[in-house]
Amino acid sequence: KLFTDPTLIADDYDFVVVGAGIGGSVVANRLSENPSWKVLLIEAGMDNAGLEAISTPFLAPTDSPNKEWTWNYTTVPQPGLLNRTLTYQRGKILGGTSSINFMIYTRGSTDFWDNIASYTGDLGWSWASIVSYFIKLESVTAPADHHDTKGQWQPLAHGLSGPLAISLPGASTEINKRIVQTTRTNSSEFPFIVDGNTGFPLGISWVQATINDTLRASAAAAYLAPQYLARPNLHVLIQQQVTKVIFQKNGRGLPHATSVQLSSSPSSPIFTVSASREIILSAGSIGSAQLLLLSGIGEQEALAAQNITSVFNNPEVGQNMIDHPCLVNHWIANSTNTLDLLSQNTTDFNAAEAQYEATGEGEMVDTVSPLIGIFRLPPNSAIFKEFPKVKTASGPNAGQFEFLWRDGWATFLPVPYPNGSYTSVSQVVLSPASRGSLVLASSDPFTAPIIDPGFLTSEYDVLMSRAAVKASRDFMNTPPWKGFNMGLAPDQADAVTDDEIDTYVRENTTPIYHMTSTVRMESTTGGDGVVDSSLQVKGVTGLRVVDNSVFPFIIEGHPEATIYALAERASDLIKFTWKDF
Ligand SMILES: Cc1cc2nc3c(=O)[nH]c(=O)nc-3n(C[C@H](O)[C@H](O)[C@H](O)COP(=O)(O)OP(=O)(O)OC[C@H]3O[C@@H](n4cnc5c(N)ncnc54)[C@H](O)[C@@H]3O)c2cc1C
Repeated sequence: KLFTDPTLIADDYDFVVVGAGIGGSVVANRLSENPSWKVLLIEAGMDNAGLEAISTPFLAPTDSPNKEWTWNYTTVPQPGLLNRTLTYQRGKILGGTSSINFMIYTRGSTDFWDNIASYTGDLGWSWASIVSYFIKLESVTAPADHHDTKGQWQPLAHGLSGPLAISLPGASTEINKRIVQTTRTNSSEFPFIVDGNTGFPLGISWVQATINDTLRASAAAAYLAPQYLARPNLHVLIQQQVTKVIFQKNGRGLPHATSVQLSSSPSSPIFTVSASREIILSAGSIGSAQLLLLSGIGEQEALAAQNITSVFNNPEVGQNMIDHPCLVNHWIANSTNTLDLLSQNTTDFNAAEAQYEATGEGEMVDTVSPLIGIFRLPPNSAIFKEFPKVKTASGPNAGQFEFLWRDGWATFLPVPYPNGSYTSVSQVVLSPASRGSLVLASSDPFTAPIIDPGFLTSEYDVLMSRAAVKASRDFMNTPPWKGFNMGLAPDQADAVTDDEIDTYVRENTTPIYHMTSTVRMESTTGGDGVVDSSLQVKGVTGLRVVDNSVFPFIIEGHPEATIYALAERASDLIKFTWKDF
């Protein structure tokens, strides 16, 4: 049941889950499968129901920033980006950031997961183990245009009856065939692979997206669907922000998380709700770290400076922040038919919208890119000799940089839409060496923390970006683009020498909003980290974190699939803990 009034919910639940993003929606759903457990899910943001701007896949790039359903964070000036500050997007709505993201679904490589397993000493995180959770959570769905998808993915590698729909693109653009042709004309540099989600993602494959026919399949659409909200033991409270976790000493003298405080604004009443079994934080890489700090888990001295009483001294909370640097490269397209028409011309936009609404077809059924390319540089590249200590990927099956393509102008920069027709190749450095941090600006939970992703503070990331720029130019100069590619767009036309490319990189790089590792997982016995390999917060009891913040490394891809799988396994770990009680 959905609640907006905290006076109408119970005082005490078995489990209280904080944040209805990917992690929290999955955990609340799975725990409430047991009808004898009472589960409360608390979300700071609004309901997602009925919002066409959210549910229409094509509109995803317009879902942030500065909407009533976003958090609207800003980073501190980024020295690696010539001191630019950046807006940092997070969803503040049921489904969390999965309600505003671009829906690209990548499971990661065998190496990504095996690396986590060996790092934490927990084989449950290995690819062989986690793949069963992908199968459990997915539901292979036909693309909106119901075209024959033979050779475009391996349905047998996927789940058929999980809560989360995944599908292939349901409309074609004029660049699709050119991308595929390049995998034939230049197959050694840009090979085609049938399915990027079998654990071996290197190459170019069709994008799998969390789209159910014509609609965004967010964590809320999938895991908080009406049949789940109808469970009498699942209460979902929206528009209430958890401001603090409260601890009491347990029998062993350890702080035990017993309840949370919540409120809707700095001037609103504060409510308290108890959890008799566990509290699970799923407030995301910013929210969960901030909440731990506000609750007294963090570096003792820094907390004392904010008048916060220390519960457990752990300097790692908020540290180790990693995000992918993203850069969108543009070319002038010899076409009068790119998706730019929909952004530049209201008549075309209205026609596409009318077609979508009437038939469920056309451009609006798809997200930002039809295909995805995941690549590595040749092993003898100079960059690896220059930075021998940088871990350039989880292992040989994992990528070092990525391409996405757009039949039109794409950008994360706050610039006006240009006239003309374009092709975009977005590039992402997949295993960056730069690290950032999050610290409290104030003990007021309604004041945003200080967010410093540290973009391009490692020179390695600049050199990898430069290499990706060059690779994207190689790609666009292959035979299938002859006559269509009319040359570099003005924003990159002057970037010719290495120094010029580096400046272009620093001037134009933005986040891709994959922030992770602020509540990093480590081995259960010893080591550092904030949570152990079963995601329990170290130094206290009764508290877990289940969201993107706990990954020790960033995925070489897009994180949403990995968070769904992580949360599915976390749900099983929690169920196992309490099976005899
Ligand atoms: C523009 C954009 C595009 C993206 N595109 C993709 C993509 O194509 N593919 C992909 O894999 N990933 C993509 N991502 C990233 C991905 O969506 C996120 O990494 C993922 O949703 C994070 O999941 P989470 O569960 O960690 O947190 P979130 O989904 O952010 O959920 C956290 C939830 O907790 C709530 N919350 C926070 N603090 C509190 C509090 N104190 N009290 C109560 N509630 C609270 C928030 O409102 C939110 O609902 C994109 C992100 C953005 C911004």
